This record gives sequence, structure tokens and C-alpha cells, in this order.
Amino acid sequence: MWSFKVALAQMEYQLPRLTRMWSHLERQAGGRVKGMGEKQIEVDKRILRTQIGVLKKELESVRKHRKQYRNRRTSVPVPVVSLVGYTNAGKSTLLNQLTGADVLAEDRLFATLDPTTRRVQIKNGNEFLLTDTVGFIQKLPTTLVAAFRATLEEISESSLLVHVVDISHPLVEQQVHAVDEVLSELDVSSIPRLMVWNKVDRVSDPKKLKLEAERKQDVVCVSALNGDGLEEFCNAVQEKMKDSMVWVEALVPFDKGELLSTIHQVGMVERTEYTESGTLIKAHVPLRFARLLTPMRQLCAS
Ligand SMILES: Nc1nc2c(ncn2[C@@H]2O[C@H](COP(=O)(O)OP(=O)(O)OP(=O)(O)O)[C@@H](O)[C@H]2O)c(=O)[nH]1
Ligand SMILES: [Mg+2]
Repeated sequence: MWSFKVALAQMEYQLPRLTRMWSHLERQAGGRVKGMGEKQIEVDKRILRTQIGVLKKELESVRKHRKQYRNRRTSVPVPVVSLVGYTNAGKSTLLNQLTGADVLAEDRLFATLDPTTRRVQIKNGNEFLLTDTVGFIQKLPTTLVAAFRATLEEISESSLLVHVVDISHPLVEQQVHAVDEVLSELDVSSIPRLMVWNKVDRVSDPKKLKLEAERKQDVVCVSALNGDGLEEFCNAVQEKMKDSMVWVEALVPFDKGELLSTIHQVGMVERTEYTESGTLIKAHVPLRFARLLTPMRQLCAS
């Protein structure tokens, strides 16, 4: 809570200093983006002001819901995918496009969530929780990084990090670098990552870009705005999430039917077999969940 407040104070402090950062960047780009800095600084200032306002409002509700949410999340381990990226990259747009506005019906298990987390249901029945985060900005002072940690600490509990990039931005490389720097300050190096090249609708040659993405590993092209590439995105998320899951073979007793359906939701089931003493299930499941299954795994081994 305290560091949240520090983050706020430091964002407010940061506002007038953006000018210097951007003119520096413009010089670095060697005039290639002349005038870019000036326009961008207005955008950045506006964004920062908005974020300050939003942070203030969210502060209260996040504090209220966070504990409750965490408890629930560990008891029903739906995998968590976190969106990270430079400010204005399109993270929130992607979240909204994937989940729709009224996805949180009241009778759902996660009806009360941290306001920036939503449930995404994939065609094959699997689902995951998608978390939006505060956008990063260039050259965060070390003190600000420390304060941001508080808002970002939850991403260390994710099964997957999705780095959203505005591929149409002239300073895209610097932005990617800035995000990587912030991530390297957090304890997330062991979490698998996927990169999303967003705003493909704005580039001059989307086909060429898609080919380039295909040649790279773990890059998906999308337009969060018009929905282009979202199915590929969901498939890539599924594939990548397997990396953070463990293989289990467990014998689930018949009176634990609920558990069985949860496995189908959170994991990737390869095989089910009905035996006299229960359902034998072979699946990739999130590590947290594998722990819950431990007693049944022992059953299976005997
Ligand atoms: N043309 C186009 N615009 C997009 C796309 N995705 C997002 N935008 C626009 O980019 C702007 C920023 O989008 P946001 O979703 O707010 O970006 P964000 O990453 O959440 O930004 P922060 O919350 O500041 O970190 C908005 O005006 C969106 O409409 C896209 O695929 N194509
Ligand atoms: Mg956002």
C-alpha cells in the first residue's frame, strides 16, 4: 500500500521531466524521427496524467479485492496470463477484445476480481485469466522502478507473460528494450514469454510483417482493434502455457467429479480412462494444481 502511494507521488514528480527524456531520445534516433519527440511527449504526458488518475481510483478497489482474489485464485488454479508492455501498446484493447464487456456474470466463480483481470474462454473449453498491467515508460528512474514493483509484483505469479508491442510505432525497438529492462528488474526470468506485434492494421505491409513474425519464435501478429489474429494468439498462448505445466497421471475417485472438470478447464488433458476405482487422467496441469493432485498421484502409482 505504501509503495503504491510512492508510485503515485513519483509519477506526479515524473511528469515535467518527460520533456528531457524525449529530446534525448530524439537525438539518439539521429533525427530520423524529427518532431516525433514533441508529439510523443504530449501523448506521454496525457497518458501519465490519465494513469495517475486511474491509479488513484484503482488503489482503493485493488486493495480491497486483492487479498480475496488471491485466496480464490490459489484454491481454483486457473492459469494466469499477464499482459505487459510499453504504455499505449494496446494491452487494454487486447483484453477487452478477447473478453467482451460483460464477461463477468455474477454467478461466475471469479465474479469479484481485481478490476484488471478477466477470464478468457478458448474454443476447446480451456480457459485462463488475463491480467492487464500498468504500462511501462522509457528510462524509468531506479526509484520509480522500485515503486512500480508493487503494482507489478503479481505478474511473478503468472504462467505466461505476454509482451504487447505497438509494431507500428517508429520507436518500437527502444520501447521493447525499455520493457525488457523493467522485466529484468523483476523476478520473472523463469516465466515463459510470448510477444505480440499489435496494430498490424497500421503498418504499410502487413503480409511482410506476418512472414517476419512467422520466422521468429514466439511472436504473433494481431490487431487488437479489429480482432485480426486473435485466434492464433489464443492458440499460441495455449502452446506456450504447456511450458509452465507439469505432466500428471492421477486416479481421481468418482466422488470428485468437480475436480475432474477443473482439470479439464485448467489443464490440457491427453487421455481419460474409466476404471473401477475412479477416472484415470493423464494431462498437463499447472504446477500449483499438480500439488493438489499429489495424493491421487500416489494412489495411481500403487
Ligand atoms: N490501429 C490500431 N490501434 C490500436 C490497436 N490496439 C490498440 N490501439 C489503440 O491504441 C491506443 C492505446 O491502446 P490501449 O489499449 O489503451 O493501450 P495500453 O497498452 O493499455 O496502454 P497503457 O494502459 O497506457 O499501458 C488506443 O487508442 C487504442 O484504440 C490496434 O490493433 N490497431
Ligand atoms: Mg491499459
